[in-house]
Amino acid sequence: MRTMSRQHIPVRAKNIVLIGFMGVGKTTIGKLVADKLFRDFIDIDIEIERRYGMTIPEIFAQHGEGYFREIERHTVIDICDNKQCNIVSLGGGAFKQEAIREKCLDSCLVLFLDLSWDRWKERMDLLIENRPVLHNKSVDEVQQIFDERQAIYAEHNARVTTDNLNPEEVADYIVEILKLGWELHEPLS
Ligand SMILES: Nc1ncnc2c1ncn2[C@@H]1O[C@H](COP(=O)(O)OP(=O)(O)O)[C@@H](O)[C@H]1O
Ligand SMILES: O=C(O)C1=C[C@@H](OP(=O)(O)O)[C@@H](O)[C@H](O)C1
Ligand SMILES: [Mg+2]
Repeated sequence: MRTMSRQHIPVRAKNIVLIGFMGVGKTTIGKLVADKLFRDFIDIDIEIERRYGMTIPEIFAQHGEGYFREIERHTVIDICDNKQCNIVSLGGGAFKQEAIREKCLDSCLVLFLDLSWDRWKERMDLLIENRPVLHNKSVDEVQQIFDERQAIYAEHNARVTTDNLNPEEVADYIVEILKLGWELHEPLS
């Protein structure tokens, strides 16, 4: 049960935050949604790489996962506190941190991009190189992480099933549900 009070931000001004497992399409789809809504796009991993001058694999290799999680937390909280109306794609592990979950759920609209394990597995070879969390893991070990991670994505404002949809179709669907939600909350006069 969350104890912090929700911030009063008009629903249309809230950042839209995309969560979900590595490789479900948060970065690809977030950019498309931002373009369709004429909003700015922030990918937290790209933002970290820009701010710290290193790639994500370099940060993991030189400083370890603990340091990455710390700067990930600072970056997400800073964006939530200082930006509005943006489309923000998180890294797949960000929601492991309670402080990130609390901040996003209090101040943003959180959309969970869901993909079944069977569809995800077909994409695995594409993903491994740039995702240190997947390095030196068997398929069974990755499936265990995939299963464990589902619990951290359970808190969200809306779930979007992406199986059998291409990124463009997922982005169109998200734009539709956002517009519907905005109209329901704040009808246009
Ligand atoms: N709906 C989709 N269908 C097929 N491939 C996709 C889809 N969404 C993303 N991809 C592909 O999966 C890979 C990972 O996408 P990415 O946006 O980086 O995911 P994430 O940010 O969630 O890790 C990319 O090669 C991307 O083109
Ligand atoms: O799930 C994770 O622990 C991670 C996901 C990655 O982002 P994507 O979900 O965009 O691949 C990136 O933040 C880092 O490699 C760690
Ligand atoms: Mg990404």
